[in-house]
Amino acid sequence: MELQHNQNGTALLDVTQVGRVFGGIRAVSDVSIHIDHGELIGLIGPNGAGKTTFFNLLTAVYEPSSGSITFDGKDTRGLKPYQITSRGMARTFQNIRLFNDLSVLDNVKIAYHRHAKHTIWSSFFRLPSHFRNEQEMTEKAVSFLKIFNLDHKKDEIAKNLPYGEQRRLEIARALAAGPKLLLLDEPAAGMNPQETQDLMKLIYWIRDEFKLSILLIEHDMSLVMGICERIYVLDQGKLIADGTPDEIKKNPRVIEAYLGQEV
Ligand SMILES: Nc1ncnc2c1ncn2[C@@H]1O[C@H](COP(=O)(O)OP(=O)(O)OP(=O)(O)O)[C@@H](O)[C@H]1O
Repeated sequence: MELQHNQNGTALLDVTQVGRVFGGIRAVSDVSIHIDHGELIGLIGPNGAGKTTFFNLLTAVYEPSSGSITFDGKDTRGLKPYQITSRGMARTFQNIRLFNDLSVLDNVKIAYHRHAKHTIWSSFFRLPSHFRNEQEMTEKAVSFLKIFNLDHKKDEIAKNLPYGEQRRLEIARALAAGPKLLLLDEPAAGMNPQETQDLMKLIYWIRDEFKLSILLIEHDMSLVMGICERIYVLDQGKLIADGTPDEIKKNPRVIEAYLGQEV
């Protein structure tokens, strides 16, 4: 696919020499990456390499100890996680985070809420505009659920879904927030090979259909190598390589970092 650049030709996400220290541990050290509009990028690395910490820096769960993060042309320093989401960055988590006791439908509607036009007054007095928007919101949420083949489960309680479906619901919810950049933290974790294959096709399709950029942390190399256009590799908090899947597979530093594991 042809990559789109934003108006001033800069990347959608520009991370410059970002670092994060916890006590004496440099979880992330001097990492610079960029993601253009429409790119599907992988972030890999052995356990403890700093991948999730990096996601937490991007989404303002943690403040960087050093460096800067520019998203959609603006510095993100000082923003809260919900402000990052409303600027167009949504994520999923390594350990699934759903509203467990809410229905599948409500889990998606919560994310979609920021697009809702109704005011607190129209909701309180149940004015016709409230119902129109509520109805629209439900229809939109169901359309997201359809993409993930979960619409027939819309009234089930989220925690009762099988694991693979909970993962898909989490992605549906992130997508419903209308992101420009979707961050997926190990989306295939705990899935069987068939589910992983299906997820792979789905992620690819989502990127094209919604014209998003996607950054994906994943240990399943067949998935990463199969769908990502470029891959960044972290090891002990440092960026040790970046390139196409073919370049990464052959990179001696990557092979060394994964010593004993198949890249
Ligand atoms: N809140 C924290 N306080 C202290 N140390 C932390 C914190 N978060 C992460 N770390 C440390 O930072 C390093 C990187 O951890 P991180 O979870 O980012 O790695 P990861 O690449 O996501 O690993 P995995 O693939 O196992 O999920 C680890 O040494 C971890 O113990």
